[in-house]
Amino acid sequence: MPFIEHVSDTDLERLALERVVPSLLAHGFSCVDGLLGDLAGGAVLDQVKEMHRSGVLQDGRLAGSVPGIHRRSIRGDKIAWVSGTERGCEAISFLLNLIDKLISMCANRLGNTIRERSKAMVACYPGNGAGYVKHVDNPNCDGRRITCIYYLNKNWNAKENGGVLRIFPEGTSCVADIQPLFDRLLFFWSDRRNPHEVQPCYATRYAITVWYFDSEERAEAKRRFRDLTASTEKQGNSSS
Ligand SMILES: Cc1cc(NC(=O)CCC(=O)O)nc(C)c1Br
Ligand SMILES: [Fe+3]
Repeated sequence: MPFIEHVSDTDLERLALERVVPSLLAHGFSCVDGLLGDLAGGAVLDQVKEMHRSGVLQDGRLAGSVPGIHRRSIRGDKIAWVSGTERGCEAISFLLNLIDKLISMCANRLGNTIRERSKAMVACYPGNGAGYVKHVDNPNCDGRRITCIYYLNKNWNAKENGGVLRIFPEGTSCVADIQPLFDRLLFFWSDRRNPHEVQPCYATRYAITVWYFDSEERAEAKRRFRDLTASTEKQGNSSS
């Protein structure tokens, strides 16, 4: 599916150096509008809508189900993890490649060794009033450095539809309210600098999220996890 090259490499370079890097360094987050344009952005939206229609999006799992508290009250989103190579994800793949290019243009100026990322998480809030409680994406050095969210919602009106992403940047009482607008790309540091919440949603709200890893922190987190599992196995064997 050949897309019109809406964004040239020089455009991306300028976007990275003049917008994304300065804003990340100054505020800890950066918001870019009109990334793909209507044609390519619309193609991504169509593919996400088809995933929703065909039932591919499932209830977001909670890390360790919280007894007694109703799951929906914590996370109301339905999600699917895609690599972009799946059939029907060509437009999503185009988006991911473009974001990868943008991040790689930023990486050396952000002083981080960002060379890898997670798969893409396609998320839908069904609009039943559910949202996502305030949390930090990476509170304990699991390797995730930058959260990147691409929003897909046309004619979104926060007064009626809610669904605002509210970021509570560490060290200030100011908050950043980000509307989940169509063809909007948001970056923010994944760690404790950016607690955030999704306010209750009253209309269907689509977004695609990828997390970029700092390779050193990721390698260290994997080492810690290996040691942890090794020691619990040893305990298991000795106690059995
Ligand atoms: C699976 C998962 C999703 C999210 N999503 C949001 O914070 C919502 C952002 C938005 O849609 O504006 N965060 C974490 C820490 C995990 Br884990
Ligand atoms: Fe989050």
